[in-house]
Amino acid sequence: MERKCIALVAHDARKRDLITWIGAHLRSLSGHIFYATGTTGGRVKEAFPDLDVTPLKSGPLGGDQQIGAMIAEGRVDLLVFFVDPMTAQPHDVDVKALTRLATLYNVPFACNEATADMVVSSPLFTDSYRPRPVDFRSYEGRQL
Ligand SMILES: O=C(CO)COP(=O)(O)O
Repeated sequence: MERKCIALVAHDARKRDLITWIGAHLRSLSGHIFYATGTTGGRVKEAFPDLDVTPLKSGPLGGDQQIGAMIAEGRVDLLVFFVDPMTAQPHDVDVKALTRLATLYNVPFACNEATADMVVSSPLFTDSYRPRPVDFRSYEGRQL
């Protein structure tokens, strides 16, 4: 099995949902490599000590930006980010930057449980699927 690099993030009101979701898909998720924002990663490690989880900084302290940087470097195969749309976040700009980079780099991005269910159930999740790389040549070669 090819080990995918999966980034995990959950806002506070969604952390429990993320843990439940991981538990429901443990068989599909075991064996992959996880990076997570700090608090989310701590909770995931506590609940599933056998998963290979690296917690980064907490989201409001730069963790979303760290995952964004990993995406820009081509190091993330899937972003599972359980977003809380009902609570204002002090680091909203970081959240926007992360979701923008996932969109820009054509990284599969599940922002809620139903999407995450579909992603891990997809046959593409278990084969060596690679999203089409985005071609930035026209941007990089633009005349200024
Ligand atoms: O705020 C977050 C994402 O925007 C999540 O960060 P924590 O996992 O550190 O709570």
